[in-house]
Amino acid sequence: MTEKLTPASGRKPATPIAIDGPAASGKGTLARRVAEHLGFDWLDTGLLYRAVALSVLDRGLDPAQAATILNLRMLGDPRLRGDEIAQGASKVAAIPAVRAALLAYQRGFAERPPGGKGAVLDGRDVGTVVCPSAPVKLFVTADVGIRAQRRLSELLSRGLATTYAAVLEDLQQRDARDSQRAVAPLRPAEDALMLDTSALDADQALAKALDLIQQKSGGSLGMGSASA
Ligand SMILES: Nc1ncnc2c1ncn2[C@@H]1O[C@H](COP(=O)(O)OP(=O)(O)O)[C@@H](O)[C@H]1O
Ligand SMILES: Nc1ccn([C@@H]2O[C@H](COP(=O)(O)OP(=O)(O)O)[C@@H](O)[C@H]2O)c(=O)n1
Repeated sequence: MTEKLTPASGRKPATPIAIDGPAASGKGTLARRVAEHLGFDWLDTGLLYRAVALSVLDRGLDPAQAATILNLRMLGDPRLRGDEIAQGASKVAAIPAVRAALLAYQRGFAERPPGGKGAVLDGRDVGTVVCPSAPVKLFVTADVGIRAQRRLSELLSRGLATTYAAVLEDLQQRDARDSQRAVAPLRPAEDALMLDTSALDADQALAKALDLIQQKSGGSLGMGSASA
């Protein structure tokens, strides 16, 4: 795999890979699995905004200050997963100073991933703002009812009490806020490839994504089959 990822003379490897999409579309699962498949590092950029929201709630910090002094150890906190923090994340994410404070870390990860091979980042503005020159960009979508059902199952399995109606409302409110904000709104980059996962399970979504990545990267990633 390492040799296959080495760029041919003068040619850069097709990394970072940018994966964006609305809430609970499956982009995180896909990004994690694509990264595993390629031996790349994965960054869930949404967790950064969730961690800022948690700092604001926990410590009463100003959102921009919370983003500036964000401790990456917070990213493993299970409290980041709930609906309340998701709503808070969407609110702090509309503040330009918060986005500006988180940008350098995301770009640094994309350009110099810890494992040194490549990076997959997922979020809302990876293809448009964080890594606008990423050679491969995917925009993952799914029907909102299907997204709500998937997120409900996830939250219940994590032991978080919620209902289908509450989850659906959270997704709809965040999608609207994220799409309408002035800075780095949720939208596909012009050169993004669309991937609707409504009728695909996670394995099928991975296979389709690897296909698209392979086509877009012109084979420079030298990938094996999705089941590898
Ligand atoms: N293609 C899929 N089919 C069914 N469930 C999926 C699929 N992709 C993701 N999931 C599940 O849906 C939930 C939301 O997926 P996630 O990857 O967290 O979405 P996002 O990162 O877009 O918020 C998770 O529980 C995940 O396991
Ligand atoms: N690159 C990103 C990632 C997340 N976000 C914000 O952070 C919130 C939480 O993102 P997330 O990716 O963890 O949310 P889910 O899609 O997992 O539900 C989103 O609703 C956005 O408002 C953003 O603005 N830009």
